Amino acid sequence: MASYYEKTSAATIREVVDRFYAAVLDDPDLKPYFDGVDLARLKRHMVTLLCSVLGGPEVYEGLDLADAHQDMGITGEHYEKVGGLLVTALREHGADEEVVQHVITVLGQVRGAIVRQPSEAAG
Ligand code: HEM
Repeated sequence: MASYYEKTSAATIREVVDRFYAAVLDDPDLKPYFDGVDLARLKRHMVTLLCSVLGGPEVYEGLDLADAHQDMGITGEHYEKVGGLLVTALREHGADEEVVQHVITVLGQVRGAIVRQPSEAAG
């Protein structure tokens, strides 16, 4: 059976990630989070993360997701927005629906590492 990765291809994933961050930066609520961020590095890490999530050989070498997002105070609402933009970018690039569903599952799994409500920040 073809892996999710084989159904998608690394080239498509790079395009998806480009489109995804363009959409994120186009959103006035989300843009401020990315002020001063090295976008080339961010995109590179997102591409390798997505490739490995889909079963590709790429090794994710970025920070642990909880560490990468720990002081940002990301709300659930902003998380849903970013997740939605990623799913939209995948669909726009013709990703197989099975691939999209797998990404949605993983987004549910990593949510707890990324969302930090103000009330949780103290602990
Ligand atoms: C939806 C799931 C998300 C995934 C899978 C994800 C993934 C990543 C990855 C792989 C990095 C790079 C870490 C590194 O370079 O070591 C990163 C960094 C970052 N993420 Fe996320 N992220 C998600 C959601 C969000 C949300 C909701 C926000 C803000 C609204 C956000 C804001 C950022 C910012 C600002 C950085 C750059 C940190 C820096 O380089 O200083 N992320 N994310």
